[in-house]
Amino acid sequence: MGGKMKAPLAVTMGEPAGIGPDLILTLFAERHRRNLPAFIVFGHAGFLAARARRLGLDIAIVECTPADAGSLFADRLPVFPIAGHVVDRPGDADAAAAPVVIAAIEAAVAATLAGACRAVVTAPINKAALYQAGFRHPGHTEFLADLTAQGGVPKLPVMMLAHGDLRTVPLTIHVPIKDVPGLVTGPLIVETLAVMAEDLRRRFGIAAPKIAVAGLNPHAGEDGAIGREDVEIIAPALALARAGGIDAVGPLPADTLFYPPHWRQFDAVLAMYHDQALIPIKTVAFDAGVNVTLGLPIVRTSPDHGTAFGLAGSGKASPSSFSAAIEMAHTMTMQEA
Ligand SMILES: NC(=O)C1=CN([C@@H]2O[C@H](COP(=O)(O)OP(=O)(O)OC[C@H]3O[C@@H](n4cnc5c(N)ncnc54)[C@H](O)[C@@H]3O)[C@@H](O)[C@H]2O)C=CC1
Ligand SMILES: NCC(=O)COP(=O)(O)O
Repeated sequence: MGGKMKAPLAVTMGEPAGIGPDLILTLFAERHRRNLPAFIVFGHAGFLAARARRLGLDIAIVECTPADAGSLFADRLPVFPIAGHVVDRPGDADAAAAPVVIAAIEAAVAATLAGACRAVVTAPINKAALYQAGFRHPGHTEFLADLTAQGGVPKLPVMMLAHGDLRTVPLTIHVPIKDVPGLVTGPLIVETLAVMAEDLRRRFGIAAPKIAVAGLNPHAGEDGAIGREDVEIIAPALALARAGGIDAVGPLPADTLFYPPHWRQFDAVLAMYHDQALIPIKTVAFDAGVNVTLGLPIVRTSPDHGTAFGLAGSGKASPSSFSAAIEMAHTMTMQEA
């Protein structure tokens, strides 16, 4: 393994009132059985120790830098300490912890950009609590694009949900459904397809990615009879993308696209809005789906679920999706090495 491949993965603590910390601690406890690569948690060490005690997990925590994490990981949970006010109150979000949650993401990204860590794996955040602390991004996806902007200009961040060969991308992400038709534009479709094609090649080892594009309206607009966007915006954008060498097919009716014999013909699906892309993955693989951000200079993955306040501190949350996110970050960095 080269120098960078020996670096640990950077795992962010996420919302302290949610299940993210529980799953990080559980996965550390199960790291040998699951054969997980070394990781370092960016977060509040005292809080993580308190949550481990609550869960009945006997975990020794060591504060350290990424450089020492790899050798310590065999015996202790490496934590890059982020100072601040964080209390162990499962299910009860406290806006006072938001600066620590945000600083943990910033520090993990900085360490990864500097090559001290290999990739970032984020635990879920509670966006409402962060907004009270001045966070101005819809989610990690857009925040990470800003943090990694080179020359001050962020690239287009693209959210992808993945499970096995099923990969779906929402063209529009966290926006009200009433705004979606106005945001479905030719330039956004062409740029999103370009980011998808490049990352599928570079980070997933798919030499010639074939991408299905869903229509916006029922039956992809039925030749314009049920909405004009499919014929007037999506179809011309796909023609442009194909002229640029991208193998994009569509617009295809979204309701039948996720019938397995259909989606299996493609390496990924570009959907027009959040639920069109996320429902298929969460329906077939809620327990194992992974959220990946494409278009960044670094690899970032996360579990496909949220903070699940009702399960925090109970030990009942499934660590499978978080484990899959760690494994996928590892595989993606090996792929591009
Ligand atoms: N990457 C991120 O930071 C994400 C953050 N969120 C945030 O999470 C919060 C809650 O969102 P919801 O829509 O309620 O989704 P959720 O994923 O937190 O919960 C949905 C349902 O799934 C269950 N669930 C979730 N994870 C589970 C696990 N690991 N094991 C067993 N059951 C599990 C929950 O108990 C609940 O019944 C919101 O504030 C949202 O913004 C949501 C998705 C991703
Ligand atoms: N619904 C997916 C989600 O909320 C994840 O968003 P992000 O924090 O990864 O941008």
